[in-house]
Amino acid sequence: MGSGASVSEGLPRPEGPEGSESEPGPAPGPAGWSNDTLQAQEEEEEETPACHTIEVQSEESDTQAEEEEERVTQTVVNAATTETAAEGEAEVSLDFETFLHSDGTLYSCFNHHGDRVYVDESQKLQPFPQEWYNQGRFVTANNEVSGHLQTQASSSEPAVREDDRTGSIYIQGKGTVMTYMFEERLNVCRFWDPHSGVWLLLPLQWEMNVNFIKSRIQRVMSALPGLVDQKEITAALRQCNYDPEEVISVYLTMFGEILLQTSPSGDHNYSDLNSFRALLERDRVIEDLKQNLQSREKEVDNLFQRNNYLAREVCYLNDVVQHLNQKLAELEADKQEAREKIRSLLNHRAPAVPPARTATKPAMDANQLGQVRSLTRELNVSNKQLRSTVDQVMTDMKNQLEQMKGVAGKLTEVEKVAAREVEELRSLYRREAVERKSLYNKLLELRGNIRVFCRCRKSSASSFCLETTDDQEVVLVQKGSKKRFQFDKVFPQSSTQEEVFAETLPLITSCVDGYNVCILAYGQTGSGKTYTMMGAKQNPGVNIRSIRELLRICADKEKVSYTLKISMLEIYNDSLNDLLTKSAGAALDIRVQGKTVSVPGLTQTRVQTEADILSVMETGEKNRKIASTKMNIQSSRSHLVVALEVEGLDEVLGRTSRGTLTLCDLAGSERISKTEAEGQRLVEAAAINKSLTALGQVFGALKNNALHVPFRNSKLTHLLQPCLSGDAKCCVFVNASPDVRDAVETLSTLQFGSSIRQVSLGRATQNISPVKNKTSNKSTTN
Ligand SMILES: Nc1ncnc2c1ncn2[C@@H]1O[C@H](COP(=O)(O)OP(=O)(O)OP(=O)(O)O)[C@@H](O)[C@H]1O
Repeated sequence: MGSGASVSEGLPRPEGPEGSESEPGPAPGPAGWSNDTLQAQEEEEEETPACHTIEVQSEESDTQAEEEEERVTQTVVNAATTETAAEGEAEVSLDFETFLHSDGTLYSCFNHHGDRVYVDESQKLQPFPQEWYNQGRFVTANNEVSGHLQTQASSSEPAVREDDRTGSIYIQGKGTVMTYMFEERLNVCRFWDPHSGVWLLLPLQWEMNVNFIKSRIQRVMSALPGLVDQKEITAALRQCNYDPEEVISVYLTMFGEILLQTSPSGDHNYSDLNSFRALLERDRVIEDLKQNLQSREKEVDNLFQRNNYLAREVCYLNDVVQHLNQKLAELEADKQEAREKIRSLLNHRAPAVPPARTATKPAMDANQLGQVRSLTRELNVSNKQLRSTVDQVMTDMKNQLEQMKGVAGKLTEVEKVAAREVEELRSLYRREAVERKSLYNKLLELRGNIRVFCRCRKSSASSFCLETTDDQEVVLVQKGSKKRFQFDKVFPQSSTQEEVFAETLPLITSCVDGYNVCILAYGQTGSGKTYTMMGAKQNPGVNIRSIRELLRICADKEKVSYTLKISMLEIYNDSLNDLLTKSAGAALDIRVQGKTVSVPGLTQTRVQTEADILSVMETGEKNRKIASTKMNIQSSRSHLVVALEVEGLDEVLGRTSRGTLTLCDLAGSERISKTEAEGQRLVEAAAINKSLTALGQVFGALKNNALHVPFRNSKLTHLLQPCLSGDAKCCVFVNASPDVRDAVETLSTLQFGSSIRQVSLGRATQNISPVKNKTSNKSTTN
């Protein structure tokens, strides 16, 4: 691909509509806008092409940098002018290029016979740095790329003949794709240079400020709020013949719906996009690896089968050899017996005595002797034949056995190699999966997504409605159909409290650095929320383990003195009860001051040791139980909120950090019709369902980036507002029952979990402030 287009190439001289080849007038406008669509759009916008203005501020060239820019510009323009003069028909060989730096920035460049300059951020021309050649690449050329990027979108094979115009490039997320150099005309935005008297190409940075282009950039940005880089959009517009609709469709095809969302922080969009592209690429690599792994595993299976077959064959041959050996032994025995027989027959013959005068009767007559002799001969012959047959068979068997052994040895080798390859592939797959996960986590971190973990309750039932396929997927089997749900982590029935806690640890510890962290447990009644959050005395859950861990971290940080204060409350029938108060107090209320949400009058107790935690938890549990007994209710009929405030005073740096860990064991969601609740229980169930619905509405509004988030619809959401409105890191456990009879509730729990997984709260912020008055930071122990 050529690197640029000469100014004269295809450039209509500024002329009247008749196309006369007159000298360019002062500002006749680019008569080259021949594209119908473009003209129609221009008419729509009531803009006259001649009136496109560049809103670039030109300043006095009194600084050195400006002089330099002036010099470079002059060089470029002079060169152009010289060439114009020399070659008559405005033959200015001035190439315009776009350079994509590895940091993601696109730069507009001019190239005049190898002298390259670029337009920097302040829109000044700078000499092109030598080292950039290794730090990026030139991505576009002005007039060369076809705008018809989607002409073959519907067919899988592009309908072009392979020739020197075909090529390929690698696009993250798409892999290696085919390119084709189409021969088409594109619109080009140029400016009239009165000094040189030619229409020069407009650098990308300046082109962005032309009203005509601006309106198209706005159109693209309004359709794709996730695409914020105006330079990138301008470059894309150039490629698509300034058709914003085509740019939109190209980006949508390439990156999908991510571009339809606006990042709450705005400035993270570009890196989100890059992470997303990288993620797509990882997915593709993982898919390839999976397929590779599958085919390798199939090969190994085949080899195993072959090996088994050969092993069976060797066994069979061993049996045959054994059988023949046995037969040989029998024949040997027969032969021995025959010999014995002959010997005994011979022994019966009369001893050889000198012929006597008196005639004696021979011991065996000649007939018998003849028979014996012929029998002996026959036996000898058959013995010989048998021997040679057995020898032959044995030799064959031995040869076959050797061959089999050789093949079996080779097969074992091949098997070993294949097993090694499979192991390598597996480890590669694992590495890719880990990298993918870390990339994904980075993306979540950038977006501030809510982490959602799914924990399946342990069950002694014989059949289950939940299957865990890997550590991120759970499958609900209901009436023969399977529904798959993805989570950030899936804990199977066998998972331990330690494993569950380990996954939340990084989140929890960031509380010490001044972040607000919130962990919620959601699920139907009896699905294991309390077990996950509170746990048993001997095997505590997330609550006690986190506070214990925070105490340990705070003790380790010698330079910072930390104060940990804990409060415990329950929300029962939409009213707040303090669980650490010594006296039965009035119902508490929520106060909002700016971004802060507080509960005036709520008891806060300082904790310093593990014994303190246990004592506080015991008090809270006891008060909850007393209250529940008085009201004749189960403890799970209320939401339990444990809040731990971690305040760190860094005397050296002179600043304080304040993080809050909110641990919330939500009341169980249940179907009133299923439980047949009546009376007080019905009122409670209604209050729980109302507050959980309000929570769902809040998540829904956050997911859709709604202008209004209905935090005030319930005490629960009102209290959790700071944890869900952008400053905090949030993690939700969806606890699911694997019992078949709970399948309907489990489905609704899983749907809730996977829908909130798409909620992004924005990047969490640290609550750090300078120390105002050191004495005022000292907290009191309750
Ligand atoms: N992972 C687990 N391993 C062993 N037992 C568990 C597990 N999860 C839950 N259980 C047991 O299941 C029962 C119900 O659990 P739990 O009380 O935690 O449910 P819940 O969701 O908090 O219910 P509710 O909404 O009614 O408060 C308890 O006896 C608990 O010990």
